[in-house]
Amino acid sequence: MSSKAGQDSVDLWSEIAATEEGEGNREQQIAVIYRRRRRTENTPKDVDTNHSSLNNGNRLSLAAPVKRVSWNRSLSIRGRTSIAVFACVEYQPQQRKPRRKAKPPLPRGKFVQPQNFEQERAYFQEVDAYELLEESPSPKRFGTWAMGVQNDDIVLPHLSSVLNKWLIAKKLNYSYGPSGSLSKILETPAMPMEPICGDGFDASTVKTPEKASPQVCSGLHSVQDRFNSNFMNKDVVERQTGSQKSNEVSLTTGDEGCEDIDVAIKKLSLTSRSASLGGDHWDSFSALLTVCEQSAPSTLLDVFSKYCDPESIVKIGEGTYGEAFRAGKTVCKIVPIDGDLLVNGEVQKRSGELLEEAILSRTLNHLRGDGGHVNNSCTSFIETLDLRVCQGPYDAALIQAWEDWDEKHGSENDHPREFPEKQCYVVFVLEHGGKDLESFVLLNFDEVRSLLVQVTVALAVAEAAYEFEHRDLHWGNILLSRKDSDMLQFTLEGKNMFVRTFGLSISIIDFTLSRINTGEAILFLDLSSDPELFKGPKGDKQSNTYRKMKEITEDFWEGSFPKTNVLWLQYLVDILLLKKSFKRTSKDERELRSLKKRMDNYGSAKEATSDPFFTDMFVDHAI
Ligand SMILES: Nc1ncnc2c1ncn2[C@@H]1O[C@H](COP(=O)(O)OP(=O)(O)OP(=O)(O)O)[C@@H](O)[C@H]1O
Repeated sequence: MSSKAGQDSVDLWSEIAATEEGEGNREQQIAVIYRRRRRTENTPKDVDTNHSSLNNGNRLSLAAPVKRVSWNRSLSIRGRTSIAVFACVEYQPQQRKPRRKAKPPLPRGKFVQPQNFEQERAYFQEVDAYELLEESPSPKRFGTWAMGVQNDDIVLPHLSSVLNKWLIAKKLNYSYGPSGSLSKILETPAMPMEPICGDGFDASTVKTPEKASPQVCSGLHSVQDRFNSNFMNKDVVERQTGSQKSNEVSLTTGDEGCEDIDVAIKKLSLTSRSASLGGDHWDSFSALLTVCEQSAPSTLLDVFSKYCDPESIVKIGEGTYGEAFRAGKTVCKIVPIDGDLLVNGEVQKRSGELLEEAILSRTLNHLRGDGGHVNNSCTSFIETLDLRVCQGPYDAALIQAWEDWDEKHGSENDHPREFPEKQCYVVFVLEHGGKDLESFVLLNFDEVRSLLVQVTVALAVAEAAYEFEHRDLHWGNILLSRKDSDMLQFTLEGKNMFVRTFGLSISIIDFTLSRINTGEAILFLDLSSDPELFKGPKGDKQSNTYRKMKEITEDFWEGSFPKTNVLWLQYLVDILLLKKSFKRTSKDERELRSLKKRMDNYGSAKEATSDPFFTDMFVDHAI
């Protein structure tokens, strides 16, 4: 889930005092914690009041007051926008109205203790009196993004499709350098790619607006580049002349007779028809299909059958937008898209938003270094194994798995039988990352150190590769599992680092709020459109972290502010001290508090990797 501020209101000091329990016992306890998080404090009337000013009453399902309707549900949802790396591309963020007013977060379960504020206050007096540091780059200066390419003639229509932006950026940047990552992402079996500039993306090839310098890359004229170039020429000319009349594929590719490319052009040419079709759903949906390497949606059953016997499907988690199911060794997260039906009281995500999430997830896959040597690599970001667009009802096996979960845990989500026949979804096929930090039982301080070093170095690697900022790294978005290996390798700016795992392995999930610079586009969520995010309860660590991010970024969410990663690391230290129980001494606690204080001085996760707290966690080479 993208945000679970409510969890912080659970008093887990009692948990800290509790005796260590075995995993099995703990699971029982977790089952209780995860029980239906129904609102008891807000009546339907509360909900009504909270939404009365929003003029979109039809968006709220008051008929289902037991469903999750909370402050934290609005956090991650709307307004994902991307910005092409080029100053000449007119940036038109989606306008959206805040749909919610700030509400107190929900506790995780009904069996929570009242919060012990005295203990928390004492703690915060000691460690939480820090001022936010100003980030050095002036965030309001768009100039820092400029590539030096100006072309005032090009004015984008309303585009939610990052693909369009990317294609325009690509066209304008045609001779400026490597464009491997998104080209690779868009590589489909129908569009075989010639290598453009070697493997993925690393620190030396990232084209940040400030850092970029013209580099001519040999082999640039790949099939896809030619195709994109032709497509863009046509598209831009059409828009400039107002002659956007083509309902037929009329591009000349120079590869007459190449059926594959024609097929691909047909798919992508849908984007140039969007204006005449009067909406951006059409183009972003077809772009999403392209990114998912499909020409038409599949069925859910088709996708699941690829990974397991449908009878073996088990639901393992749920979020506001996603239902997560275990399918064989993978986790399939189903996210309904583009429909009019409110799902769990929320407007469904649009394909344009999913398109960007898809690109972001696939970009992070490149950190895994599978394609060969890269300067920055790690395996700590959950691997997206596949992405599929689906259409149609939930299959009986999925319904059964959903109902089993509901019976055991009490789902807060709407029953999937409510979906209409033609409902569309995106299925994220993910590596199984384990249990989230909230429910995982950490045994001792070594495991805590390992968790911290892995998260810190992973963020540092992604910062270096893509100016990545997670921006929502709460304890629900860090998954943990136990593995046999003692060491884990990271490569940061070409330097191999081996960290001690103490048998623990982490995976970072949920990139909804994340910001990334793929080299061709900057993908981010414009949180300035979501003021509710910053109105969470005072003293709540997660809410405070959003507020601190806002101060750091000055609401310029496009900008690169790696300090936000440090803020989440500090949050993580707090959570470990306050909310997690593990075997520890007072010296261990002092060390954690000192780490948090020293982090005030770090401007990025990369800087934090040099903290003395981590020194013992690095070893010279793999054993
Ligand atoms: N790769 C994974 N491995 C194991 N469990 C997972 C994985 N992905 C998701 N889950 C489980 O499913 C839950 C919901 O996933 P996630 O938080 O990504 O959903 P979401 O719908 O994107 O959340 P929201 O929309 O509320 O931000 C997670 O809390 C986790 O328990």
